[in-house]
Amino acid sequence: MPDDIPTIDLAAALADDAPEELLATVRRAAETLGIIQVVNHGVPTEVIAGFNDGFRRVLDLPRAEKEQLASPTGHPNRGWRQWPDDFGRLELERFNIAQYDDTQEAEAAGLSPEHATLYRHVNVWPPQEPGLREATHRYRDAFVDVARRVLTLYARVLDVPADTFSLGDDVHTTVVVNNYPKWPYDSASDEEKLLLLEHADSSTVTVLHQEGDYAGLQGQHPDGTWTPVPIRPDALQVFTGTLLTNWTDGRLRPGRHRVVAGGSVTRRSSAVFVHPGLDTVVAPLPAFADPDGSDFEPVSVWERANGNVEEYLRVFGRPEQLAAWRESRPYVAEVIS
Ligand SMILES: O=C(O)CCC(=O)C(=O)O
Ligand SMILES: [Fe+2]
Repeated sequence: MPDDIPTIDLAAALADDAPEELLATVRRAAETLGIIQVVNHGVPTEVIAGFNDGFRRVLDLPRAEKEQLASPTGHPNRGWRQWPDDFGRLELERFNIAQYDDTQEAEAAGLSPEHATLYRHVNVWPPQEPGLREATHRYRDAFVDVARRVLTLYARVLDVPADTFSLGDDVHTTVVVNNYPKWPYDSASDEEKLLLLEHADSSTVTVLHQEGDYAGLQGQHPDGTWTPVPIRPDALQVFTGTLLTNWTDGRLRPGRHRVVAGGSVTRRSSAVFVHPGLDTVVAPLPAFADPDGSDFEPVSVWERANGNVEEYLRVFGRPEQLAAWRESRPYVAEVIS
């Protein structure tokens, strides 16, 4: 039977005297599942609670108030949005936060005018929660720090220099808050009640915190089977994204995951997607290069971040959503209540 997703004491695994068995567990998980849980990760409880409590209050607002928090330009990755299935049943409610609020903030932080255009679609901060912007920055910075330490650990278990997966000083990040509703409909199997379809993130690593009363998040083994990631309030989940797979020429597998419905309360998760700076082109590092050639093409972080929203919406969006995007106006999905 494939292994479960291991829970790793991050401080112990990074210590000089880390037990070899613990490092072997990390290595096996990184090379097969691409997902670990970490505890003793150093993020203060109040940083996680400050962010989660603020967003819980926002997502608990009446729908009419939340509609005001949709992206003013119809961008699918800014502000509040709801995500119904083909029958109009709410599968997921999301709040997306970009790294900078607007082009001015991005340029002031040192981004080139071209890269700053990513932030023409502004962040939406709920006026009901004046402290949320600062709480989000604290949360994001703490999770980036966890990402850096996990990458140091992965370098250690792969026996390469500790700074092999250095992200540099100008990391590119995005933040998303997910609320999955209770699912009152009958479904026979997990496959019939997927609220978030199977995918791997396009980050280097993603650091996630989850809340709820059932193990809705599942990770995939190389043999295709799924294993639940139990809720542990003191744990963070770390997924390997496709950039890290590229960097290691496939040695570290991307953590494929999905979310199934269940439980008796709203399931919540909040993720920080961590990438190196937008100027970076990620390609297999010499330490991992296969002399017979690589299956991995270099990836420009900028090109990926700038990706084609129009194309995304054509594949996954509703026609009215695509129309709103083209006309640069807010879009609010119709959901059955
Ligand atoms: O809700 C979760 O646990 C996973 C969320 C996720 O995979 C994502 O936002 O990319
Ligand atoms: Fe994901």
